[in-house]
Amino acid sequence: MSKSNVIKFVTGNRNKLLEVQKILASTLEITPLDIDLPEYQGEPNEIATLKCQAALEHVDGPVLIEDTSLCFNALGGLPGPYIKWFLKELKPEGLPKLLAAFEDKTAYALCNFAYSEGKGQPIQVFEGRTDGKIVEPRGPRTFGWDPCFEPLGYDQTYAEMPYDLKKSISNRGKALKKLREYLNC
Ligand SMILES: O=c1[nH]c(=O)c2ncn([C@@H]3O[C@H](COP(=O)(O)OP(=O)(O)OP(=O)(O)O)[C@@H](O)[C@H]3O)c2[nH]1
Ligand SMILES: [Mg+2]
Repeated sequence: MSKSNVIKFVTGNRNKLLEVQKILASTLEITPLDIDLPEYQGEPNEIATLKCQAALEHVDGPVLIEDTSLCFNALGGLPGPYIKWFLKELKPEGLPKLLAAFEDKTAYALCNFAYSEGKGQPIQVFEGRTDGKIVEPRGPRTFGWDPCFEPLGYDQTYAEMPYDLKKSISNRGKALKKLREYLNC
């Protein structure tokens, strides 16, 4: 299979795009395409596959998409892929409140990237997971739920960390490492 170095990353989320470009900068040329793809329901890997199928309708050639979940263990993994809507309504300070009645504040962040060489070609999914806990928001409010997620083994939230540290331990960084291995670059 021919594997291209120029990939269209389809996302409506600027912060995601900036992180992906920073992580892949030296290896892959990422061209953004700002389209709001549908928000599907299902397991994170199924959602990523559906999202990639939808993106392939807009792009000729290699395409990449990503779907992010934030899963609270006390809630059986919810909000999971529906975190976008929880965050929109509750804002970061509302997220720890969801866990007020539970002792267990642990959570994990998931990224599922889905990649295809083009329409009619197989779709490959790459998952990255980082475990942590949900805390009262700390740090800049630049990106979504970053101020509320403290990765296991660290005393800073994603929002408080220098970006190079977030990149090295993050769900997004781990998933993109798998994509790079697959693309051999
Ligand atoms: O603090 C954060 N740190 C991150 O690293 C991160 N990655 C995603 N998100 C947010 O989680 C929801 C995922 O929904 P999502 O995957 O459908 O993304 P989206 O709809 O914004 O863009 P896209 O689907 O067009 O790519 C959205 O609210 C994103 O803003 C993050 N928040
Ligand atoms: Mg989305």
